[in-house]
Amino acid sequence: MTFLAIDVGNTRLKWALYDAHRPGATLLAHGAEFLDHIEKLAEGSWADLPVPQRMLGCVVAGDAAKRRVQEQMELWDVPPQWVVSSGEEAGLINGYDHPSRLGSDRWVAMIGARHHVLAQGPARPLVVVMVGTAVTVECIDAHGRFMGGLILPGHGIMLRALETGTAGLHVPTGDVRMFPTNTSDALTSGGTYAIAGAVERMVQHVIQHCGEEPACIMTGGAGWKMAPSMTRPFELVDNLIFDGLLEIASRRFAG
Ligand SMILES: Nc1ncnc2c1ncn2[C@@H]1O[C@H](COP(=O)(O)OP(=O)(O)O)[C@@H](O)[C@H]1O
Ligand SMILES: CC(C)(COP(=O)(O)O)[C@@H](O)C(=O)NCCC(=O)O
Ligand SMILES: [K+]
Repeated sequence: MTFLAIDVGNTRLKWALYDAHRPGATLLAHGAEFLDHIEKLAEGSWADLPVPQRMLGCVVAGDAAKRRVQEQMELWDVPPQWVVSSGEEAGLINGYDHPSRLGSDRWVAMIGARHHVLAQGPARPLVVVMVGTAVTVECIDAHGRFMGGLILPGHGIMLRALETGTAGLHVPTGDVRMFPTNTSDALTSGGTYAIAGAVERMVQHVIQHCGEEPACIMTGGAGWKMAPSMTRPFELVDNLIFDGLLEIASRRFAG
């Protein structure tokens, strides 16, 4: 029962085809496209894929992007299904004031992360960092309750905001340095440590509140850029959203 997982973020669409809709399924093919290139999928990387029999996705890039993806999916017979954040799913409880307003990518990634940690040992609190267009920093307690999370600008948005809001900050990307001595390094380091600092703060909140060190997991397209600059050990996981979609699909789709 081939299964297509799709994650439409604000910068790129990521997709993965599996041989089954259950955790641990074998990855048959995967890819990523910038949102401008969605229209090329059906004639491009999707053209020669084994036909997916089920599909589940999450989309935070808006209704127009969702429709454009669904048009490409007309290549097959499979009905598009998109996750909406709810009060409870796949063992995770949603503490958001309005559960359905939580970004579905955040919800799905947390479900993936929770099961990832449970597979490694006893339940413990968890901090999930997703570094994409925006950065999100979530806390889940040992009982699987999402307690709340931070949203901050990603690297690209921080740099663009500084470029458009000032006269003198049009410079190439720099390196992360403890004591930056040029504009490029100052901007790159500032953005990186802003994110690392916010994450450190969340970890401290979790330790204070739960009385226990959390497991720390990081994912997202720009996760590899952040990993070396974190104040604590983070496990970098490629595809938490796909893992979460597999967990949800295995519960939703019978057979
Ligand atoms: N090969 C790449 N293509 C696009 N973005 C990349 C790439 N490698 C790292 N990035 C970074 O990842 C971010 C996008 O990550 P992604 O997880 O695709 O975001 P989103 O889920 O919001 O679409 C970009 O802001 C960019 O800085
Ligand atoms: C926070 C986000 C913009 C992250 O988007 P991304 O960086 O993955 O493209 C997205 O999850 C979103 O639009 N959330 C809705 C608001 C909320 O979660 O509170
Ligand atoms: K994302």
